[in-house]
Amino acid sequence: SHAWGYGPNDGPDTWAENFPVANGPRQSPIDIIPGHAQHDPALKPLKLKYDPATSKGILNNGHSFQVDFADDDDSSTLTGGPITGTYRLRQFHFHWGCSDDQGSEHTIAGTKFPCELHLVHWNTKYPSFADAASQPDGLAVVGVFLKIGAANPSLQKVLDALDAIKSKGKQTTFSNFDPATLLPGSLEYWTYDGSLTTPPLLESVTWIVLREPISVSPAQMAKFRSLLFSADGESPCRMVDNYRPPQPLKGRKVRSSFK
Ligand SMILES: NS(=O)(=O)c1c(F)cccc1F
Ligand SMILES: [Zn+2]
Repeated sequence: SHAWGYGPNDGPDTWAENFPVANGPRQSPIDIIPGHAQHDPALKPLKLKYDPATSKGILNNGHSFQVDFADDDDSSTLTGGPITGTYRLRQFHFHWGCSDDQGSEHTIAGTKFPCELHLVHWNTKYPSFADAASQPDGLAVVGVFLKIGAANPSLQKVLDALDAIKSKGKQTTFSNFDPATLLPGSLEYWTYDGSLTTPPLLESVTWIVLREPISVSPAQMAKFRSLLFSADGESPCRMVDNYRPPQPLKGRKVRSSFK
């Protein structure tokens, strides 16, 4: 099996050995340079409609932790923005650092944030997430930066569940959570064509990266870092620095919804 990770022997620089698309033309993340982005007046406002009843569980998958949603109907969807049609919310997860000076996957003119939230959606023109994930217009991921500041009460609800999923493979129920409470006040965004940032690195993602960060406190960042990459019974390995660095733009244009 293709065991991959973020360490010196299995990290991002080794991924191309098993996943050659790692060197493809539309890889993510990227460094977003605001001065190089082109405002596109044709871009529509983002429409995120989430039903808290669709939140199901929270899982430590050994690479991050994710909150999974029921996606068997159009209860929680993304429409508008740069996409056409309807995309269903599948899961959200995070990437973070060992210290507050790194951790995000996308960067802004070289600036790294301590953490980045990804809300993963799939195009309902395809029968399932798995099918969509292999299509060039199959997925849409909303990225939100987390910036050190005041404690975030909505994020705290998620962090309070982490004690139950400390090690790889652990999961627990996570009901009635509204992911809209994790969004900033402004939904202005940058958008570009990219990929999954973890193996299999499929080039199927329309990236929608929000300009406005949400807040996270230092104590809350410490909570993320209390998770383990390792399973019960394995030698403990702290889940930190689970981010891929920016990849070559290869001629892609980044558009902005704002001037
Ligand atoms: N990081 S990411 O948002 O590209 C991502 C996905 F979209 C889907 C699955 C795993 C994953 F990591
Ligand atoms: Zn991600």
